[in-house]
Order: sequence, then structure tokens, then C-alpha cells
Amino acid sequence: MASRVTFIGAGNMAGAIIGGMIDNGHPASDITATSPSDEVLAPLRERFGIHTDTDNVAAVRDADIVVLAVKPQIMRGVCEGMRDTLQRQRPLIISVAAGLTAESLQAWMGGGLPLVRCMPNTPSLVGAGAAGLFATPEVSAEQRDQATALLEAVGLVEWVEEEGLLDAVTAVSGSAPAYFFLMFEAMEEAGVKLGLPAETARRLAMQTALGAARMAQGSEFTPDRLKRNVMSPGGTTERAIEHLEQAGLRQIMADAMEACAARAREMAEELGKR
Ligand SMILES: NC(=O)C1=CN([C@@H]2O[C@H](COP(=O)(O)OP(=O)(O)OC[C@H]3O[C@@H](n4cnc5c(N)ncnc54)[C@H](OP(=O)(O)O)[C@@H]3O)[C@@H](O)[C@H]2O)C=CC1
Ligand SMILES: O=C(O)[C@@H]1CCC=N1
Repeated sequence: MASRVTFIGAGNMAGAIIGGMIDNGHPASDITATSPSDEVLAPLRERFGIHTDTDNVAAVRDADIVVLAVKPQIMRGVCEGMRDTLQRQRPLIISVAAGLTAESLQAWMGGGLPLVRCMPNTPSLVGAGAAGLFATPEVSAEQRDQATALLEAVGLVEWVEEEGLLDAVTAVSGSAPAYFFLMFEAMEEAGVKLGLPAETARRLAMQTALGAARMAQGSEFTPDRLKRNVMSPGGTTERAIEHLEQAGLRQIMADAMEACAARAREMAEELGKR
């Protein structure tokens, strides 16, 4: 029997995972999502046929898995509100919140619950997500498998054995779809400057990103080797790559990703157990 999964929060991330689960055949009747506003819930209900509830406590009462998918800033109040019911029911908790540590989450929920911290990303919506997972000692092998199955329904799953590494996962994949969307914007703008219609530039850039990722994923060659295969000596690509290297693209990425991970650590400090 499929697990009964309740999503606390029905925004971008919950919607992305729910959409991916449904596409992968998880029964809609075993999924519930909550939000204080029925206006937010109605489109999810209509689109996916799942249950919805404006009452978090009622929604977790018979859940096997509870996915915490609200903004980190309101997580404490949300967890404390469900504390007694969670302690009675003892479902597997999966938090997708950036930053918030297992120690804080456990303290807010009354402690001792099986808790997986997960850093997913929004491409889960199209079954191409990438998620890093970390399990606390309370999580059984069976629950670890349940978390893997839930997230594998929407993409790649990588477990990390140190909680702090989830901040690195946030930098490498959680926040990273936005880096590529920025790149699409920049490539479209540059394509337009070179004379292409915006739509044409956008479609070509996106298809190229998809092709490059698929090619690299299935390849025995390193990205460097694949890059060199495109760079004919004295040709056009070589000129573009020289420009990107001289402009400091590698350092820009390193700085941006360090800032991302640092913000996750900062959020853990700001919002952590008091
Ligand atoms: N977006 C992303 O790419 C990623 C996000 N995350 C994490 O996912 C979490 C959610 O982010 P995201 O989906 O972007 O945020 P959203 O703002 O899109 O979604 C949050 C949802 O929580 C609802 N909500 C607000 N208050 C409550 C409450 N008291 N009880 C239940 N639901 C409530 C909101 O409803 P309303 O709109 O009515 O306020 C909204 O539906 C965050 O912790 C974030 O760190 C992790 C990885 C990637
Ligand atoms: O920007 C954020 O804080 C969230 C976490 C990772 C992606 N979005």
C-alpha cells in the first residue's frame, strides 16, 4: 500500500514534488496538502485530485510521512502547532526547508522523531529534480527507503552523511535552477543583440542546455573533454571560452555558491532553536 503523505505548505516546492509524484503513479488519494488559504489549495486539488486541508493538525493525524514545505521563517510556529499530534502519530518527517537544522526542528516538534532533512529543487515538477538527503539517527532503514522512493519519484537522490553538507547541496542543486534560468535570460538577451528573434534565441539556448546535460550525464568523458570536443582549434568556441575564463566565470560561480551556502548557515543561526 502506498504511504499516506501530507505536505505542510502548498507552494512552489510542495507543488513541484506533488506533481512529480502523481506523474510517477503515486495515488492522489494518498496525498494531502495544507495551506491557511483555500485559494492556494483549490488549484492543486483541481490539477492533481489530491486532498487538501486548511488545518495542519487534522492533516497529519493519519499520515505516514509528513513533508514540511513552508518558508523557514514560519517553520517554528508551524511545527509547534503540530507537536502533540506528531508525538502521538510519530510519522516520518521530511523537511525541505533551507538552513533549518535537525536540532531546531526536533526541538520545535518535541524531539525524538524520525526526521530526514532534504534539499530538493523545483525541476522535481518535471521528474528531473535533484535532491540531497540527510537522516537523523531515529530514521529506520525502512524509512530511509521510503524517503528515497518518494524523492526518486521526482528525480535524482543523493544521501549525505553529514548534515552540514546539505548547505553545499543547496548551493550545487537546491538553488541552482535559478543560476541556469539567469543564464537563459543572458543568452536570450545576447542572441537578440546578435539579431535573432527573442523566441528563437530562447528555444535554441534551452535545447542546447538540455542536450549538453543529457550528453554529459551519459558520457564516459569528463565535462572538460566534452568542452574540448566542441572547441575547434582557432575556431569560434575557443574564442568564447577564452572570454568566459578571462572574465572569471569559475571564480564568479565559486563566490556565488559560497554566498548561497553561507546564507543557509546564517538562516540556521537566525531562525534556530532559541
Ligand atoms: N522554491 C525552491 O526552489 C525551493 C524551496 N525549498 C524550501 O521549500 C520550502 C518552501 O519554499 P517554497 O515552496 O518556495 O515557498 P512558497 O512560499 O511557494 O510555499 C510556502 C507555502 O506554505 C504555505 N503556508 C504559509 N503558512 C502556512 C501554515 N501556517 N501552514 C501550512 N502552510 C502554510 C503558503 O501558503 P500562502 O501562500 O497562503 O502563504 C505556501 O503555500 C522552504 O522552506 C524552502 O527553503 C527547498 C528547495 C528549493
Ligand atoms: O532560495 C531559497 O531559500 C530556497 C532554498 C533553495 C532554493 N530556494
